[in-house]
Amino acid sequence: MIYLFDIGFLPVRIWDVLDIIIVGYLMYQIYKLLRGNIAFNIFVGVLTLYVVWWLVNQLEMDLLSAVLDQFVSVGVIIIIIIFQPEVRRFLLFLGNTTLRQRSNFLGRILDRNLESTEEKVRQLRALRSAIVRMSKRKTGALIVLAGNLDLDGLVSSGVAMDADITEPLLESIFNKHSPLHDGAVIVSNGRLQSASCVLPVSENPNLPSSAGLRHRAAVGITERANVAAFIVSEETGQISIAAEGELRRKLDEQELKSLLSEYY
Ligand SMILES: Nc1ncnc2c1ncn2[C@@H]1O[C@H](COP(=O)(O)OP(=O)(O)OP(=O)(O)O)[C@@H](O)[C@H]1O
Repeated sequence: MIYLFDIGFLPVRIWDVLDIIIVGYLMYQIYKLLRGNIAFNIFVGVLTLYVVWWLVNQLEMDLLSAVLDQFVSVGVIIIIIIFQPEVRRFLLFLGNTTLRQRSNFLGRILDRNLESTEEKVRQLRALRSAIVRMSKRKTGALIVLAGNLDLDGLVSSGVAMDADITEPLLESIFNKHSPLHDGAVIVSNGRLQSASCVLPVSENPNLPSSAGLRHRAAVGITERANVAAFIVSEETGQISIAAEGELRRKLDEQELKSLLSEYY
């Protein structure tokens, strides 16, 4: 036992400190997942129910306790069903972080970074100039950067493309006369995977009322997966980004450049 110090009669070990830090971190992540979401209200409701159940048990109020027992005994299953998107997002967050660390580590060992970096720079430039040009022409666009994630099950498949990421292709897809312009483009594993995809729409009541379906769809996918979505407004030409369930609007070219590199 690695003993640290005493608080009154309580000996504190290094594992206790670690325990508190981990629980604090997990609670912060849960708060971040649920913040501004209708699920937060449900979470508070569940917590209240649990506190009432505990109190009723302590006070030995048998009848009420028997009724509440029925809820609490199936509570875990109910919570998993209600919070399915949040649980999924949390697990994706954990998996994605470790996968990213692992691929960075492997990349360094194999020293194959040089070639991929040049290709990545070209793809980022294509994305940036396509977004800027579409913004100037007020062409509506929605591009999801999914890293190495597979969004099957979250996104209705759209039209599979598996194409190189180029500026003319992106502009052609979102051209108003193109049959593919409705919906989102998904970019993952350095390829333009699919177009015309339908994303889950966010129900966050805190989004500005001016955010229509395109912006809500962008926020919706980032609530469910660890991805970022770039939006060009057809109405105003403004460029926005959705990430971690939040919308940031009116990006200038410099901000666009750094956010693209951050989330690519
Ligand atoms: N669930 C969805 N998934 C992907 N794309 C969607 C979804 N819902 C709407 N869209 C896209 O958004 C377009 C409609 O955008 P709408 O005008 O409602 O949104 P907006 O956020 O106000 O955007 P804009 O500022 O461009 O007008 C549709 O034509 C379609 O291409």
